[in-house]
Amino acid sequence: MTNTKYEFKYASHPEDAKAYGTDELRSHFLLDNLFQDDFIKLTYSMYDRYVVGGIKPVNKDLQLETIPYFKSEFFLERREIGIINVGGTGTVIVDGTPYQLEKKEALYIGKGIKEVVFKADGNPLFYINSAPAHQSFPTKKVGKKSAEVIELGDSKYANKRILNKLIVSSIVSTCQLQMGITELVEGNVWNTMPVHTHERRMEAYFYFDLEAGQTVCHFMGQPQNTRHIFLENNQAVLSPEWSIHSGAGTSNYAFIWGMAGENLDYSDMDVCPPNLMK
Ligand SMILES: O=C(O)C(=O)C[C@H](O)C(=O)CO
Ligand SMILES: [Zn+2]
Repeated sequence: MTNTKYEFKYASHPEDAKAYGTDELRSHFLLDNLFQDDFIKLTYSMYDRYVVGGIKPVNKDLQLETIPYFKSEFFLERREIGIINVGGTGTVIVDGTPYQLEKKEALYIGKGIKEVVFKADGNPLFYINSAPAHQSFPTKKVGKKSAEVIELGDSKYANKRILNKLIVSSIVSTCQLQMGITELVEGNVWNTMPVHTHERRMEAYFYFDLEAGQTVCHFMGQPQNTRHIFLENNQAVLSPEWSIHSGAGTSNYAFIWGMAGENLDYSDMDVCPPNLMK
């Protein structure tokens, strides 16, 4: 019996998205119920064929399975995957080799690996992103000490945050995938402000470590025609290549950003000054 639930999301044209109301915005871009006991939950999106998912092994180990959309024998036949643990310390077995991931540690697994098993020990929550891959690169764990850490923003503007680059080209060889974690410093609420777009790459944001009862208002849309979606803890949102991706929380929080597309240049961004947004 399959341990995987999956759904499909088409890509939206920016002119169409301008007319979306709250329900349509949520149904096209919001990804929820990522963590379901003893299931792998995947969304296959038409933004660069990016897959976003959550894996919560509780009573049994969960093996990564292919899904019908791939028409492949196994998940990583023509794909690569990035995994970040946002729960208790957990273990991922990659073709027989165990990798232990503490909270906020990452694992990259390249194209061609046949067996990936998520162990049901220690209450882990594995957040995953996957993109098509044309070449095999070695599996690599990125622990806390190997991350590239940058301080961004300023408390004066309520956007002071720590950005941890985990799966980026200076640390791990990948075909398309880039992933990392940004943590808002207490008292600060704005992420990715000033906003940017990058038509060369799509992006997905996954918000976590948000205090119970609090929320993040995620801003999307073209810089001069913005929309918002309120997100709860452990929800994700797709960001099309034409869209900004920024958020303001009612408290501080952390989020995982992941991207795929034309290049592996993290700094390739078209920034829009705050006073020019509409
Ligand atoms: O806080 C930030 O700024 C970010 O985390 C930005 C993301 O990493 C991003 O959008 C990369 O393109
Ligand atoms: Zn971005």
